[in-house]
Amino acid sequence: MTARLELRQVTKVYGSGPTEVRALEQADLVVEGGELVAIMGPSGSGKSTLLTIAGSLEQATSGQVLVAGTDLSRMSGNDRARMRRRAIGYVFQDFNLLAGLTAAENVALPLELDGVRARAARGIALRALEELGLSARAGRYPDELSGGERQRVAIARAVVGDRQLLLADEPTGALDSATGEAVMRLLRATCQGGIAGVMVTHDAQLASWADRVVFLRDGRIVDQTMPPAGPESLLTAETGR
Ligand SMILES: Nc1ncnc2c1ncn2[C@@H]1O[C@H](COP(=O)(O)OP(=O)(O)OP(=O)(O)O)[C@@H](O)[C@H]1O
Repeated sequence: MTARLELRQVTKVYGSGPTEVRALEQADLVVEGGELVAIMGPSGSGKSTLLTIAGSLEQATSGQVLVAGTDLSRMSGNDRARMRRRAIGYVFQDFNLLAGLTAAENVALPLELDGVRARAARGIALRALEELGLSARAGRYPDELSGGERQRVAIARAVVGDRQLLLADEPTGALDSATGEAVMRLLRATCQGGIAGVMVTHDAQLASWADRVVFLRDGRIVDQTMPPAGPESLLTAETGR
């Protein structure tokens, strides 16, 4: 089976000379469809860099990134942009919802941008919102929604269409712990539907929802563990205590 995401010896260098930062160093990672992988590590260890390179928002300095078996560096700029719109869903901490659009319009927007007719896009958006328990909120604007609801709208937007890969950076960052757990349950369920998920988190408790936890230190993947080792052993692995 072709992995949904594969990083091969990916290195990312920012700057040069005295200001050079090696944000990622020869990182290898394979994520299959249906799998949710958590990325943990200290601040500055390269977690967000890994996510943005996996999502083709930045290019690796060297190494290869394959999404659903296709090497991103071999694609034209247009094809890469289409891949970003169609195949990859992004959930970032600030949600990035457009304030002037309702929940349903926010979810439908990427589909419409991709050429889906407005009526069909709205139908798909409403179904995604329904699956996330948000039917009653479909006509509300972002500032009329709670933080947890906004996050669920962002996830609905990230999974509509024919997504292969879901990338989430601290997806529960601004949420209280009960809502954070609900969001994790949702990400878990979404991935079980066949999408490959990669999420960055600082929270070992939340990472224990993942199938696998990858630890980064100074840009290198230093360890991978399989829950249900449990949050405590994750902490031990992370801190080396
Ligand atoms: N655009 C950039 N230009 C220069 N350096 C950068 C850039 N983006 C990231 N870096 C550097 O690369 C390293 C890795 O950053 P990254 O944001 O990936 O870490 P992180 O593990 O996500 O950190 P945090 O947990 O604090 O968000 C850091 O030293 C950071 O300062």
